[in-house]
Amino acid sequence: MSKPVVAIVGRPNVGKSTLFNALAGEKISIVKDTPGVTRDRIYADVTWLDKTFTMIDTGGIEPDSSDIILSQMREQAQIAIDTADVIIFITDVHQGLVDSDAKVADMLRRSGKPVVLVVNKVDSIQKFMMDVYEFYNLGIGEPIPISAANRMGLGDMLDEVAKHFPEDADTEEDDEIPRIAIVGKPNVGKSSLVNKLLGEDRVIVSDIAGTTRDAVDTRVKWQGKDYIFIDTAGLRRKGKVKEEIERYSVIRTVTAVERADVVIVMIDASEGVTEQDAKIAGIAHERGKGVIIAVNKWDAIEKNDKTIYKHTNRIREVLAYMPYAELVFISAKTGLRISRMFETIDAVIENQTLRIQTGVLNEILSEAVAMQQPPSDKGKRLKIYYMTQVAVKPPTFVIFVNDKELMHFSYTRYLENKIRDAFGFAGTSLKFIIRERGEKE
Ligand SMILES: Nc1nc2c(ncn2[C@@H]2O[C@H](COP(=O)(O)OP(=O)(O)OP(=O)(O)O)[C@@H](O)[C@H]2O)c(=O)[nH]1
Ligand SMILES: Nc1nc2c(ncn2[C@@H]2O[C@H](COP(=O)(O)OP(=O)(O)OP(=O)(O)O)[C@@H](O)[C@H]2O)c(=O)[nH]1
Repeated sequence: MSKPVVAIVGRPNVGKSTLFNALAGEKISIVKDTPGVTRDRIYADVTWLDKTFTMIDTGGIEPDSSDIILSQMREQAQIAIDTADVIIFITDVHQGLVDSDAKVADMLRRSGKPVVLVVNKVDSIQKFMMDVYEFYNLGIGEPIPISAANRMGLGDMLDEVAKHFPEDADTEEDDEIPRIAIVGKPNVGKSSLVNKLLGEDRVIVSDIAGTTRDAVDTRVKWQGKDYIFIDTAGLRRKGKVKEEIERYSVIRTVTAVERADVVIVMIDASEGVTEQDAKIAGIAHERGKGVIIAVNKWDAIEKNDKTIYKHTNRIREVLAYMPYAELVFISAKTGLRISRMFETIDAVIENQTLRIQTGVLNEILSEAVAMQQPPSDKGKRLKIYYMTQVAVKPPTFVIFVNDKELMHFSYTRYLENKIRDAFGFAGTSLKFIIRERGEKE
């Protein structure tokens, strides 16, 4: 299920980072098993009551002359308009209503995107409420007073944000059509791939109306079936500092990946797999999407009978956290193995939505447990009662045990391998939730 994207926009020093941290809580500092994925605060998942969304921070602004602040705010707001479902526009009751706030508010209003106006640093309602009313003048709705530092008003704010989430996106008509995001570092061949998909005569294209996001959605027909490709090419924005470009490209990758069922991570064969590739692939991995690694420009390198193995080994090594990822060697230029890619997409989608019956699962479980005893600690042995699949996209399994503490990562992985031996699940990550029996479902 694709999570809504919420972006935070505001002047320097109004408290964007404070709000971001208050909402992301400790989740963001959790060390994940994905090496190379930067833990800086560009994006985080937030859960509010029964809703989960992806929050993005469109970036810091260097407090400089007011001209520069305004142009950077516009840039930030544009990123938010391009990528977010809901925009939180944050202002500061101490600074009061500033001219650049009004200009950015105009821009946001014209975009038609839902905007939630919040006024931060309202540490005392009695003291500041009169000042909050001033922000009505922005013409983007009712200002919601919060104090990010004291975590006050955040519930009201999130209620307002959640009102704008698309209603159960999964029931939308074209939600049956698989969405495939094409991601990868600059120059790897993303646009060339999309062009190739369009250029082939078996492909019929139509632009999708109402696509408001920055990433370009392209509908393609192949062997009678529809696919929607989400293209993130052209990430570079000229004249910007390196950090900003990187932030922007991470935001676009995250939001494109979020909307996709399957992610094609493109790697340049002529350069080999790099750390940057690992970071990009890590975003797809973290979000539980189907992953196909497309090693592009295969036409451009010299090959002998060992080349493909060398590349495969190197990629498996650098992307060791996603051994399940499918690997296809392609050329966006010549069209080499493009049809193979469609077949792989179909297979990955099938695997992402595969449901295994509890009975079958537990046969595998008892065999696995018989072959390798579960770990024990201080005389207490892990008991595994049963396992059941609770979700798809990615396939998610709950394992009921006597004591969570005893469940080692390595034993979970052992069980994962057994499940993969039986059902494959190629191209998709599997998620495991360990519960103690007696806990609520
Ligand atoms: N009194 C008060 N101060 C706050 C509140 N929230 C944030 N601040 C303070 O405001 C200052 C700026 O907060 P940041 O979160 O860094 O602001 P920012 O918008 O991320 O700033 P930039 O990175 O410059 O864009 C810090 O000194 C915070 O402690 C609040 O609710 N009340
Ligand atoms: N030899 C060869 N060159 C390719 C292939 N695919 C792309 N290229 C070349 O690589 C360069 C970059 O291709 P693009 O498709 O623009 O790359 P991109 O990933 O969309 O780049 P950004 O827009 O910067 O993100 C172009 O010069 C392409 O002609 C391929 O399969 N083989």
